[in-house]
Amino acid sequence: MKPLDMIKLASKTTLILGCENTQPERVMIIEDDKALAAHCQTVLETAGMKVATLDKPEHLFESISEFNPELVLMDLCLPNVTGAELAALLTQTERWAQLPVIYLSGESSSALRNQALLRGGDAFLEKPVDKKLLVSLCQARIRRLRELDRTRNLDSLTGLLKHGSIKEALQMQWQLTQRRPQIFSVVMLDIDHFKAVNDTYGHAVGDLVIAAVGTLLRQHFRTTDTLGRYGGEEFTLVLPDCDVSQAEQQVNRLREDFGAIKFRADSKAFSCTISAGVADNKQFLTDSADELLNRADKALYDAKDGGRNRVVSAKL
Ligand SMILES: Nc1nc2c(ncn2[C@@H]2O[C@H](COP(=O)(O)OP(=O)(O)OP(=O)(O)O)[C@@H](O)[C@H]2O)c(=O)[nH]1
Repeated sequence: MKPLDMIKLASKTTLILGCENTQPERVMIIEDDKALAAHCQTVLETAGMKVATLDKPEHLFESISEFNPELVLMDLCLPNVTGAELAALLTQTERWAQLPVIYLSGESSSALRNQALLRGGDAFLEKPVDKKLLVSLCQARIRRLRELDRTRNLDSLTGLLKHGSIKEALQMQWQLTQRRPQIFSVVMLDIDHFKAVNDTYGHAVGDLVIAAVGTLLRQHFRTTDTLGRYGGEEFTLVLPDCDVSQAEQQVNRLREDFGAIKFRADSKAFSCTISAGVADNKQFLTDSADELLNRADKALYDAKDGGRNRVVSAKL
């Protein structure tokens, strides 16, 4: 089989397999009836989900920011507030507007139910709660949310994060290390003389070369690393627990493996190289996330100036 076909196949396979998010579903229960909350929690945890409960709705925003739920299960009647009012609040915030909400209710009036659904929320679950229905409703809604997130955040050609999402991931990593010190590296990576690939073999072949970088990146880095397509033929990596020399080593391995690929187009074989710039947060303790990214980008320019097909670390 031609090397180009192998790359194409591997890229497609990883994209398809990458669809499956095997993390436990995260459900937040907002319910003042502690016995009912505990019952739902047990049912959902037995089905493999992660559950947090909240009995004081006034702490809603604090708690959801911390737990980051994928679904909220809440009583329609809570102390001092209705579930529908809380759902309406969630829909007004950018971060939580898409969060699925299921009401727990003994309410039989269809007018009240309709009103609640119009203000926010997706479905009703009658009390006493049917265990199987509870589990399947949560699983189905969360699967849909994950699919939406995937298409919204992932670049379709490489299966890596899109520009906005990789920048957000870097920001989150940076914020995390402000609270709990942890070393991490940022990498900017770019395919060398890529314009010539497009000009010589056409855009479709150029796309396959970009997709091959995505596939190789996923093969070379850990699942805890965050990999993104910054734009065009440029990539950004955020590597936790990895200092600049370890990052340099990893990226050099990737660079060598990428350079060894023989692409084929119009019965001709060709290969490509990549250049990269690396910076870590230990060297630049006072840098913001954006400043670190700029350091890695500047080091990438140095790699290009130095002759390309190389990895350069940011200098102090
Ligand atoms: N096939 C393809 N080409 C793209 C895509 N996005 C950007 N490009 C092309 O990538 C090329 C980038 O070219 P340049 O910025 O000049 O860089 P380069 O030729 O790689 O040169 P150096 O980076 O200096 O080594 C341009 O020709 C863009 O049209 C894409 O999604 N698919």
